[in-house]
Amino acid sequence: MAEPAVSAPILALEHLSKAFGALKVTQDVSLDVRPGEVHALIGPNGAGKTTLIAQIAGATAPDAGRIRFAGADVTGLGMAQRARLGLGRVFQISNVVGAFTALENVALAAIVAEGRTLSFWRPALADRAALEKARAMLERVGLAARVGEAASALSHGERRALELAMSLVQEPKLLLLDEPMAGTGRAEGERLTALLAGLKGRIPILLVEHDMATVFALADRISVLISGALAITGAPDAVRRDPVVRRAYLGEEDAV
Ligand SMILES: Nc1ncnc2c1ncn2[C@@H]1O[C@H](COP(=O)(O)OP(=O)(O)OP(=O)(O)O)[C@@H](O)[C@H]1O
Repeated sequence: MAEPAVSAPILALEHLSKAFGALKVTQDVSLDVRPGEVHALIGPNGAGKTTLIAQIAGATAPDAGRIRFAGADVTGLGMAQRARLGLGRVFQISNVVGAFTALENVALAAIVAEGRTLSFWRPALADRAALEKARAMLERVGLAARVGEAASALSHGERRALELAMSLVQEPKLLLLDEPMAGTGRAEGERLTALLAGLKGRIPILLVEHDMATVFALADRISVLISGALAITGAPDAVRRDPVVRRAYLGEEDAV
């Protein structure tokens, strides 16, 4: 198979469709995520964002269409296989072990990413290379002072940063961020937004988020789903001005 061109999208959805009975929740959706971009997926409640993300992650099979990731057709692959190819999903699937320290959690994520099995966890916690890698990653997400803290003792925002570190240490080719701001307070949310802004350009991100301030602060492009269909993909300004989008958010215009 030929190597994909450098500028090829890291993720491409091609004519994806999915129905639950008579309800068409994904209607012929085609979009892509380019290397280095933050691509936000927004839409009113019930628009089908969660179902679309589930299809990308491999948790739900589409009825029709294809999903290409990092040059490969992954439509028929399961979640674990997609994760191994470098699809990193954060925030709705949490693997944090509360009793382990932040450092141990990230070290374990690094070890698992190397394909070692769970039965090696204990001895692996003495794995200096993994611990060093984990420490560096925790510093990068602003948790340097909390490395020895049990994960269960971290604040909600710190835990989000920990989950991000656990995903990043696996060196994914794409991050799927599923409502990172959900449940965070204002100060925590601002810290998390700054943290994500720091990743911009280094790793492509597909961001599903209700908080429009975050979306407009981070996104290079925005795709808007309405009733399962893609209304528009474009630069934030074009999306903000789009009359169809404004109508869909009627009553919430100030938010867009
Ligand atoms: N397993 C299922 N069986 C039947 N209907 C479903 C199922 N999952 C989701 N739906 C329906 O599909 C539609 C889209 O739901 P989905 O959760 O994908 O939307 P969403 O854009 O993520 O919404 P929200 O912003 O509220 O999280 C909704 O009408 C929902 O009720």
